Amino acid sequence: MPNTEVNPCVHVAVGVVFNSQGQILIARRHEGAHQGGLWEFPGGKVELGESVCEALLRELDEELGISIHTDRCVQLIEIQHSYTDKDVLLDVWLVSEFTGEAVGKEGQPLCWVTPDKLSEYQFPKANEAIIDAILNGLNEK
Ligand SMILES: Nc1nc2c([nH]c(=O)n2[C@H]2C[C@H](O)[C@@H](COP(=O)(O)OP(=O)(O)OP(=O)(O)O)O2)c(=O)[nH]1
Ligand SMILES: [Mg+2]
Repeated sequence: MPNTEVNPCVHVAVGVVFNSQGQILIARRHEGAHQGGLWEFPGGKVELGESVCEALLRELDEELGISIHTDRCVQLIEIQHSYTDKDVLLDVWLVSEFTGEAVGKEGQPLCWVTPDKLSEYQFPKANEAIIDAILNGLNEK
């Protein structure tokens, strides 16, 4: 019988955080998590009653201990992707102003990388479109 079940789509607020040297922050997902062991742009699920920017502000504080201004974030791209076990809507925002020093508050390894080096890291499949959008945006400048 064909599988007609539809996975619920998880709305995720994702931050592409730049520092003053033009590097981007990536974090490694915990082994046991969905898409575990791969690198990601920090962020997490939008909770009930939150706007995506409110979720981003909360997640970047919880995961990294940095503060952002929601009115200074610029949307980069929205990506809908179906993994075999989960559908996600990645709502991706550019963050180039923040206060605090990013640390892996959940024990996750962090790395600041220049955009041209992003392709050297392994990301979930849905991230290919995010990386393309980052590189295209920089080329247009
Ligand atoms: N944060 C983030 N999630 C991503 C990326 N690419 C990608 O496919 N995902 C997927 C993996 C997960 O299924 C989902 C995000 O969930 P999450 O684990 O970050 O959510 P969360 O921070 O709220 O974590 P938790 O409280 O549920 O543990 O989106 C990415 O670059 N960043
Ligand atoms: Mg997360």
